[in-house]
Parts: sequence; C-alpha cells; structure tokens
Amino acid sequence: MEVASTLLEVARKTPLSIFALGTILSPVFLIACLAVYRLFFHPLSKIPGPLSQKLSGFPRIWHCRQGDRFLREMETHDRYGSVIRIAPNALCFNTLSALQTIYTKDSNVFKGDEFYGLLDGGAEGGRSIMMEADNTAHAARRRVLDKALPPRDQAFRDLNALSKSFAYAVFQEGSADDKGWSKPIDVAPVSAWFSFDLIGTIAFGSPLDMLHEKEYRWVPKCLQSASIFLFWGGYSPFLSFWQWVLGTRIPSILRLQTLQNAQRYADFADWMFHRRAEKLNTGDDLESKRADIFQGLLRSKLYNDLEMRADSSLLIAAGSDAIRLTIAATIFYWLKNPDTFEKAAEEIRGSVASPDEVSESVLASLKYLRACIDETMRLSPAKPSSLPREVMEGGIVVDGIYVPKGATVGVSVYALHHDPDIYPEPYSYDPERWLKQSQDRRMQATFCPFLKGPRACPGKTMAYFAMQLALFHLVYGAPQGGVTADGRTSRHRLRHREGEYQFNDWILGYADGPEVQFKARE
Ligand code: HEM
Repeated sequence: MEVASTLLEVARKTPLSIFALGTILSPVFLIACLAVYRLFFHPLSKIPGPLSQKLSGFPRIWHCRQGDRFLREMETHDRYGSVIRIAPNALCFNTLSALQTIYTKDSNVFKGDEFYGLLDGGAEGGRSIMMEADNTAHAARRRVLDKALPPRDQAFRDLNALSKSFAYAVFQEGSADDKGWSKPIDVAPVSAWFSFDLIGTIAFGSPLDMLHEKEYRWVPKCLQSASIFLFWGGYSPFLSFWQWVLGTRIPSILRLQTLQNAQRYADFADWMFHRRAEKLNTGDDLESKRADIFQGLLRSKLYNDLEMRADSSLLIAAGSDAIRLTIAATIFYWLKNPDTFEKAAEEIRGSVASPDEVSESVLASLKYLRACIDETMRLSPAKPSSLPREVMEGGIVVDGIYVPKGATVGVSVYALHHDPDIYPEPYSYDPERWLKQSQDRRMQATFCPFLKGPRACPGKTMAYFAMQLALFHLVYGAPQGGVTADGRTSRHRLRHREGEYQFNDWILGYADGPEVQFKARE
C-alpha cells in the first residue's frame, strides 16, 4: 500500500510520470487479466493440466525445441488422466475413442494454423498437401497424389535394388580387424542415405545416389536442423513474422542455424522439383518413361509452382525420415533383445535359398519380420506427439467433453501405443504380441504410426516394402553373432529406460545410433 501511494504521489506531481507509470503497469494488468481468464473463465478451464501450460503456449514450444514433447505429453497423461490441457487453447487425449472421433472423415475439424500454418515452401510460401487447411481442396489433391504413386511392381523392384545397396553400404562402412570384428558403425546415417535415395526414386524418378556418393549427404543433416525450427516455429504465435524472417538476411547475420537450414532445405526441394520438371519437358530422360510421383503431379496441372515447391519439400522429408528412424530403431531393438534378432534371422534366411529370390509374396510370408517392424513403430513411432486439429463452427464432442470452435484437439500417439491395458508390459519389445491368435482387438485399432482417416499417410505400402527389404538384405547378409547396440540413455528424467531407443521428435523422429559391429559367420 505504501509503495502504491508513493507512486501515485509522484504521478500526481508530474503528468509525464503518469504516462510512464501507465505504460509500465498496463501490460502487467493485461497479462494478469489474461492469466485469470485462462485459469478460470476459458471454455477449457476445467480440463486438468500443468499450470504453466494452462497459462501459456510457451512450455509446449519449449518441448518442441527440446525434442521431448511426446514424453512430456505421456508424463502429463500419467499424472492428470486421459484428457489434458497442453496449451491454453489445446487439448490432448490418449484414448481409442478420441482417435476415432478426431481423425475420421466426418470429424468437425480441419488443419488450422497451429503447426500446419508454417508454410513448408520456405520464405516464398506455398502449402504442401499435408499443410492444406481446406478439407475439400485436400481431398482433390489427395486423389491426384494417390494416382501418382508408382505401381507396386515397379516400386518393389526399385526398392529391392536400393535395399541391396543399403546392406552393402552398411558392411562397407566397417572393415574387419584382425579378430574378425568390423569397426562400430552408426546405422543412422546409412539408413538416412538409403531413405533419401528411395524417395528420390519414388518421387523424382532417380536417386540422389547418397549410398555411393558424398555430394548430397549434407541434405539429411540440413533437414534435421530445419525440422527443429519448423516444429517449434509452427507452434509459435508469430507465424507470419517467422515466414518474413526466413526471406531476409537476418538468419545469416545472427547466425540462426536452424532458420538458415530451413531456407536452404526449401531451396533444395525447389531445385529437385524443377530438375524433374525440366527433364519431363524435354522428354529425353529415361525416367520420364517410368512412373514417379512428380511426373503425376506435374501432368495433373492442378498445382501452382509454390504448391509444387512445398510438396517437394514435404515428400522428401515425409518419405525419408520415418523410414530411416524405423530401420535404425528396429536394429536397436534386435540388438537389445537378441532372441528376437535370432528369430527374425532364422525366418529370413530360411525363406529363400538366395536373397536374389526375394519377391512380394516372400516378403508377405515373413510374418515375424513384419511383427518386429510393427513392434518398433509401436514403441518408437516416427510421429509420436499429438497432431493438432482445429475445431470448426459448431464444436466437437470428444470423450464426452464439448470442445468449442477455435480450440485444437489431438491424440498422443506415443501415449496410445503405451497403454498398458491394451499392450501389457508396454515398454518391452515383444513382436510376438502381434502374432497371437487371441490378440486384443483394440491393438490394431489403436496402432497408428501412419495415422488414420483421410489425412493418413499415402506412402504406407511403399514404406513397408522399403523397411522389410532393407532389413531382409541386411540380415541375410549379416554375419551372425557379433552385434552390439549402445543404450543411448541420457540423464534426462524422461529418458531413463535402457531398452528404449532414444530419439527426438522434431516433426519426425531423429536419433543417433545404434552402433553395430559385425563378425564373420562361422
Ligand atoms: C515408416 C514410414 C512412414 C511413416 C511412419 C509415415 C507417417 C505419416 C503420418 C503420421 C502422416 C500424417 C501427418 C499429419 O497429418 O500431420 C503422414 C503423412 C504423409 N506421408 Fe507418410 N509416413 C511414412 C512414409 C511415407 C512415404 C514413403 C511417403 C512417400 C511416398 C510418405 C508421404 C506422406 C505424405 C505425402 C503425407 C501427407 C498426406 C496428406 O496430408 O494427405 N510417407 N505420414
């Protein structure tokens, strides 16, 4: 009281001071009012969650930057229950019913500006199909994209050839020492080169040849760095500001590495699509006689240049990174659980007399391999955090909770995949659970690494081909016995499980390792 009366006394004497005082106090007053509103009067005020996240969106941005948002969502669910408030205007659920309500065709939601507003074409703008807000426009683009995917037999042949090169590159990286052991090899970068080569082939008609040549090996690292910015930037309230900054020299003057890389990556994606377009126009390249995604998109004439640029950026990232992560993570889980590796190896080596005989039907018969991949994607889904959907006019009811227009809702894939009621011992790597006759029916319904509904991944079939073939050739050629995996645990309190593959979620999952060593088979 004393301080207030002194301040008023001073203010009374000089009008200028009144102005200064008002300038200082009014933002404080406004922030206090906003805090009171968000805590007590906001339509979502009754939903439980950490105080900091009820008050502000910045904790979520912080966790996006740190790469541990999915772990934070899981922790918050464990503490507060099946629906949590993860930002003043955003809810996260961890139930099957919420998954079935939010991501279905007729759900009263769309992809709003939260996260999906940061245009993936860089400073020049342009929305990719994944960022397309309008559901009808999205459906039209999706029809074109689905038709543009290469035919199965062509995709199988291409991916089979690339997978052989992948296995060869892994073995090449390590050379045996005098006891017959290879040097430790980090599988993550080699998987990245493989996955970029495969998306080059599927989407643009020719690989970038990263498995053999070093020229473009900077791209995966550049994309990883760009993704960090695009993830936290997408949740920041100043989207147009960041968009503008990307087009200026500010990132290079201030050495903002992730922003510089966001633009560098967008320019690279632009170059990829223009290179493809040029070859198609001249019609004299071999690739134009084969199907690839951009050939289909370019021929459809549905897109403008900016959308093409954005789709190119999306496809390179979406088509490569999740595959890279899943291959590396499966190897990690195999090495941490040697009996599962032995079983997979036995199945693979017993399936055909020579790896050259692998075919689509042989792959389909490798049930244990498929179960291993699914168990990896359950434990370490490449998109583990909740994917936000903005509620439209009229609101939506999720798990009995009315959510009004303008709020966002989502389901934590990581939390759903670790529900102990559906997946007993949820942190153990147990491929057998996918093979049991008496399987809980909810398992297939909750398992959603590719998401569900009209916005789910169109590359699922191709992704399974690529992951199965890469692991098939690796295991077929892998010398038995001498393999190790590093634990990659850290002191982070949410990352303490020895047997869990540790990765960061920056739109997609990024990790180092595992490191493996090979020894010649007896
Ligand atoms: C293990 C591999 C993969 C996983 C786990 C995966 C996962 C996903 C997920 C969860 C989404 C939904 C994203 C969202 O709504 O925000 C998505 C979308 C998408 N994915 Fe994949 N993906 C994989 C491989 C691929 C491949 C190989 C391609 C390219 C052929 C691809 C192309 C796309 C595209 C274009 C979209 C946007 C679809 C749309 O909005 O209609 N993905 N993916």
